Amino acid sequence: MAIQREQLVAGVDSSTQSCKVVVCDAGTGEVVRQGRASHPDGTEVHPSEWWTAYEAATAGGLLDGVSAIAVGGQQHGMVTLDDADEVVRPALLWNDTRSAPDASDLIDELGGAQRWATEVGVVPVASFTVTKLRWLRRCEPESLERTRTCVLPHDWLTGQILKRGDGFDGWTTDRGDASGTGYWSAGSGDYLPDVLDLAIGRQVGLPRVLGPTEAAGRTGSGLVVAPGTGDNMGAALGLGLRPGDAVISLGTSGTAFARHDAAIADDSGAVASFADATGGFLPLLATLNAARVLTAGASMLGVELAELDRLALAAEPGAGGLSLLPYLDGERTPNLPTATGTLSGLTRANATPENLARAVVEGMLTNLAEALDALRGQGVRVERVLLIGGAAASAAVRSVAADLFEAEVQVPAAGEYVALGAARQAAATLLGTDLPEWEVRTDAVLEPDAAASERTAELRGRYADLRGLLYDRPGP
Ligand SMILES: Nc1ncnc2c1ncn2[C@@H]1O[C@H](COP(=O)(O)OP(=O)(O)O)[C@@H](O)[C@H]1O
Ligand SMILES: O=C(CO)[C@@H](O)[C@H](O)COP(=O)(O)O
Repeated sequence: MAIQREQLVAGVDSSTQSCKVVVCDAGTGEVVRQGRASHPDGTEVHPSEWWTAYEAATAGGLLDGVSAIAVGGQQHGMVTLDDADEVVRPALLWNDTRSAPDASDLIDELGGAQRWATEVGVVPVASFTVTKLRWLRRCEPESLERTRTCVLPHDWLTGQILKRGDGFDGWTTDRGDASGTGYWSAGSGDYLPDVLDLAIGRQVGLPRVLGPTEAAGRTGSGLVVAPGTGDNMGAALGLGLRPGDAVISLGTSGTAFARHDAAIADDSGAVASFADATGGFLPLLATLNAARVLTAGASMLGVELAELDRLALAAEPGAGGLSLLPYLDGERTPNLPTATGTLSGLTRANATPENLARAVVEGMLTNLAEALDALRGQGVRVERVLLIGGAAASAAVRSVAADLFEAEVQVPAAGEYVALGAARQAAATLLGTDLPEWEVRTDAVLEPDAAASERTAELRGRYADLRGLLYDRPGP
């Protein structure tokens, strides 16, 4: 079906800190309207807060004339539903680390990390839904008793749009988000009932996994609701990711991911074998500490983010030997859920606001440089790095990234790429076509400084030594 003039589609990014909505021309991807609203802070949130933010972000007729919508959402969150499809308890989010002991138990009970990596594609850490279900059985058995169905944040919001539009026909999800549960395998394309049985001793209702452009339903008013996906899979759609591209996303989470042509099996647990939203694969590594390390650094210095940028750029690379290991919220990769941040190498000579600002930026990005190396170590080709997420707007981040990643870094024009990817999926679902070709403009191209390789090696080595000293581990 040809795209009619100015058919409008909408994409949602219901992420950790906020809900962002874009309304786009289905043919060109031009953003004609957009809205946003904040989510409460914290590592567990009642899903009703996501609906409240969605309604605020779409207020004032934002969705008027929209023919199709899709939801990109923060991955892994455990949304538990009772017999009446009501929420049993607030959702534990991807960044909640209370299920870290449960992750360790599940690794042992299945027979070790290698079995998880090959049979499931992920090695449990606190972020994954399966560990949160085990936590529920261990800590709130009465809540688990009441749980008939478990869905993910994007599934729940998709279902609310349909329910409130008289179009709901059962819970749905997609391959991308399903692959982050720990009980659906990107390699086999199936749910793993034995893993669920291991985790909680029984089955629970799970959403139907839709194809890449298989509609979740249509509301009574005719709005087509596309399958949606996890936020990182949505970003890959929004960027039009090609083989050889890697993405570094600096939002609440820091993620490094790339399109790949096969499932991977990393028994170190660093790289998760996720599926993407097109039928392919999206190996991904995530950190708990990204944009908010900069916010914390600015707070320590008593300055705004713009001043943190200026200070960091005024310091010499290497911050005079000052290092900040950025595990401020614990850390997921490396799997150090109880870790804290560490400032190291402090001397009277380097104790300046500029060096502290620089160490905040270098420390945060060094963790992501490790992530890129871990992707490369899994055979993923990295020829170009696309830098997105809120903190990609930072001039200091841009200045440090290319040298530290040792690759060309392209910064796409400022945009909500998760929501754009969802809108692109909505367009394809509406029209029954392949994904439309939408232009992604580039804001900056940053080349690594060949003269910086020695300095980069020193910095990476310094951080590896500090991590090894504190946590007896050389890499992620
Ligand atoms: N210019 C900037 N410099 C540094 N950090 C920034 C800048 N602009 C926004 N941020 C940070 O980006 C984060 C929001 O990014 P976003 O990708 O929307 O997060 P999420 O998708 O996880 O909700 C916030 O923590 C904010 O402080
Ligand atoms: O856990 C992961 C990926 O495995 C995170 O990327 C979450 O999906 C949250 O994303 P943001 O809110 O940071 O966009």
